[in-house]
Amino acid sequence: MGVKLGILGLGTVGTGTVQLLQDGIGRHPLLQEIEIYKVGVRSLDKSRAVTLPESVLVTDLDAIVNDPKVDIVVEVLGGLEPARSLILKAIENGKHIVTANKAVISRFGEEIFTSANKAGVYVMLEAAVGGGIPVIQPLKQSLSVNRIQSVTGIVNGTTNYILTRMQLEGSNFDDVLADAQRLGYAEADPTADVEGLDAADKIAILASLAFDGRIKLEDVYCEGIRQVSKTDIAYAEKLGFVIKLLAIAKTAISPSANLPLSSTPPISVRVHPTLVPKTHPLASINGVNNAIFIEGQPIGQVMLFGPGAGAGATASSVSSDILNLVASLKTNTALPNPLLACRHQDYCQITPSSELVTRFYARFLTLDQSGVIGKIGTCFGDRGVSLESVVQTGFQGELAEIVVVTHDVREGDFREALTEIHSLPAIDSIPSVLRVL
Ligand SMILES: NC(=O)C1=CN([C@@H]2O[C@H](COP(=O)(O)OP(=O)(O)OC[C@H]3O[C@@H](n4cnc5c(N)ncnc54)[C@H](OP(=O)(O)O)[C@@H]3O)[C@@H](O)[C@H]2O)C=CC1
Ligand SMILES: N[C@@H](CC=O)C(=O)O
Ligand code: NA
Repeated sequence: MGVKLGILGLGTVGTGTVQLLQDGIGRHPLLQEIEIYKVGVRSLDKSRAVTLPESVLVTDLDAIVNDPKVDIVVEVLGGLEPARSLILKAIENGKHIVTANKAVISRFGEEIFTSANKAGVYVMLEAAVGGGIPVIQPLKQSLSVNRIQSVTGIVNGTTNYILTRMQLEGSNFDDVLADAQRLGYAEADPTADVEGLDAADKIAILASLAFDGRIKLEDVYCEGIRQVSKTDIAYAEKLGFVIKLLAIAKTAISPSANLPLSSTPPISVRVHPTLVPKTHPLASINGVNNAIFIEGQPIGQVMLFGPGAGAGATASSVSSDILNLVASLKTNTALPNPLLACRHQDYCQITPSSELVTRFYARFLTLDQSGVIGKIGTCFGDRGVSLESVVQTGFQGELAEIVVVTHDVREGDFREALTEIHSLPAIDSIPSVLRVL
């Protein structure tokens, strides 16, 4: 008998998934075991890119998650509600879940995984991070014997697409965002993409898998790309960098440190526009592509790269999760597979942002007076902030423009120096402060 799917949502990802499942030739034979039993949508009147029997397309989503015939619920609605309640109801009814919804998982993961473990079902989420890139399964399985030191990702296709076009074409932010929406990369409300919130959801999920504990979303430091200007993109270029929105989860502890077995090291989890040296593998990830650069012991460095959004790519991840569940159902193992189930109990310990150690880039507009560079240098020097380069590159009207790149510094020391610099009479403004990888 076929495994019955109840798919919630037939938008970009739902449509891509149905198309893939309906076109099984040349793909894994287990796909033949799947029946698209019900698909829930908001409106029956919309024209659809896929053909489904009339009885399959419905608007009563509760009926799908309560239907005893449904084996697997595939949630590709997006948003928090009704997605969360439908997932919980489906779990309570003993159904396995496949979801692409990072927003729900990063906020309600504890509630969802606790009830899934209680009900003996799996919650699969490969599509939630990195779109088509396999990254959840590698962290849960192939890399799980490593002690992870850092996960650094370009995990939002929309912002990477925008930054790439701003850099390569000097395009305007709003025009490029409209293109990303038209191409189906951006969320229904693109604020989550642009403000870094989508990337924050994703790095919370990756950090949780890499560092083996739960993450509170409010512990993820988050800055979006709205303040990234063409001027900074051009300065970064001259200094040998490109600007990317990076999502970073990192421990300061050496992977070879002998930690007590029970303890997980404190980590920082953050999302911010970052100057990436052009020589770093992440610098060459352009357009809607995503990449996740992982450092661990003993493996060293691994980078997973591919399309981070879009119908087909995301459908690939959703369908592979479905296939994993079909395989599980077909082999009928009574015990939960520990490599598929969530086993987190505790929350990760988070390093306060003032204690972070990173490099910074800052741009100052100053009065055109002699000695200004020296005064800026003194403020940094007094706080032990060592500078890698200081350049006065030009003028904006009457004001001189000075750009500084630091060595690795404690963020708290850097911020204190900036406050003092800001109060100097020769300083007009500090239009941008960005971190450097
Ligand atoms: N787009 C992408 O590239 C990627 C998206 N994701 C995630 O996948 C999920 C789905 O995204 P996407 O496909 O882009 O979203 P869309 O907005 O394209 O599609 C949403 C679908 O859900 C249906 N829907 C939404 N709310 C309701 C409701 N209350 N009742 C009934 N039906 C509802 C809509 O119905 P109707 O068609 O009738 O309007 C639509 O079919 C999101 O969690 C997103 O973050 C993850 C990776 C990549
Ligand atoms: N809006 C997201 C879609 C995938 O998660 C993105 O742009 O990456
Ligand atoms: Na993925």
